[in-house]
Amino acid sequence: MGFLAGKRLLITGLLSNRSIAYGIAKACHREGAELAFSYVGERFKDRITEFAAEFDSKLVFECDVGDDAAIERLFVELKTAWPEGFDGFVHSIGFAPREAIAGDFLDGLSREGFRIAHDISAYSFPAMAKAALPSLRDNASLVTLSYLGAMRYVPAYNTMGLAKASLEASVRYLAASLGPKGIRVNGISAGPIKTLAASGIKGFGKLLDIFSRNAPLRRNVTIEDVGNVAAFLLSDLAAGMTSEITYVDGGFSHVMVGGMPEDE
Ligand SMILES: NC(=O)c1ccc[n+]([C@@H]2O[C@H](COP(=O)([O-])OP(=O)(O)OC[C@H]3O[C@@H](n4cnc5c(N)ncnc54)[C@H](O)[C@@H]3O)[C@@H](O)[C@H]2O)c1
Ligand SMILES: Cc1c(CN(C)C(=O)CCc2cnc3c(c2)CCC(=O)N3)oc2ccccc12
Repeated sequence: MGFLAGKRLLITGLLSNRSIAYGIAKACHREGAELAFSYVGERFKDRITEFAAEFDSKLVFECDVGDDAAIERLFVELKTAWPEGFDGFVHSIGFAPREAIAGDFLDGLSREGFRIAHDISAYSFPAMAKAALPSLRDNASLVTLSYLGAMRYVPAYNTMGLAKASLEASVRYLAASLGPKGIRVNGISAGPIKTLAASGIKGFGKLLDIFSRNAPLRRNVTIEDVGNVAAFLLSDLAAGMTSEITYVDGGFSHVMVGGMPEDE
């Protein structure tokens, strides 16, 4: 009997088998959860339907979180599939226009890029929570994915860093707003992982290398590493945890890179 038995969870952001959401779905399914999925882009319907079948689910819904009507529709459709409500969702969504996450921060800064990055990567989390609220059962749990760039300067992460800082603040304000209702809200700050969102990022390979050579665990983190912690946060094992950003980064965020060389 898995520690998520009986839980009904919505997982957003599954785009490929390298997605962090894929690792999360795998762990949640292994622990006995019943899953539903949302994706963006009708052209991905068949692919996401196949992924859902891998996790014994037929519940797939299209939702572009940049559209309020789409968010509303998602939870209306979910209510039809799960009339008694459900137990939480994973927000695994992030996007900024390419020029906003490359090169020099100011060179790539624009009002439109800032707006899009915050709309899709930050606002969408509380927006989904608000729309989901009437359907959330007791002891529900929400989880979102963040990155170290929210807290530290990471070269080229730029406008996404500002959006992730806002996302992490939304974890604290959602936790305060939903805690009295018994709903927990937490974030996972994951180390760099080679996913589609990471593809096309110049120097990503170098970043992975710096990470694996300096993180205390001396390796990169995997979607399985993140999936297991997400499954835990979504479960009643984490009943005492809310408003937390949990780092799944091999300890990297606590290391001073480029400090005193070890061998001196
Ligand atoms: N890969 C990493 O290094 C890393 C590290 C830390 C945090 N994260 C975060 O993890 C989350 C998942 O990213 P990933 O690395 O698994 O990459 P991914 O490309 O597999 O997932 C990103 C997802 O965002 C979705 N998305 C983008 N715009 C959307 C919109 N308008 N509406 C709905 N969905 C939309 C995409 O469809 C995709 O499913 C993101 O929030 C990302 O910022 C990634
Ligand atoms: C780590 C890391 C990542 C992965 N990560 C944590 C992310 O959050 C990536 C989010 C992301 C947001 N928007 C877009 C893209 C990725 C690529 C495609 C696109 O057009 N827009 O991205 C970086 C960008 C620069 C530096 C480091 C990183």
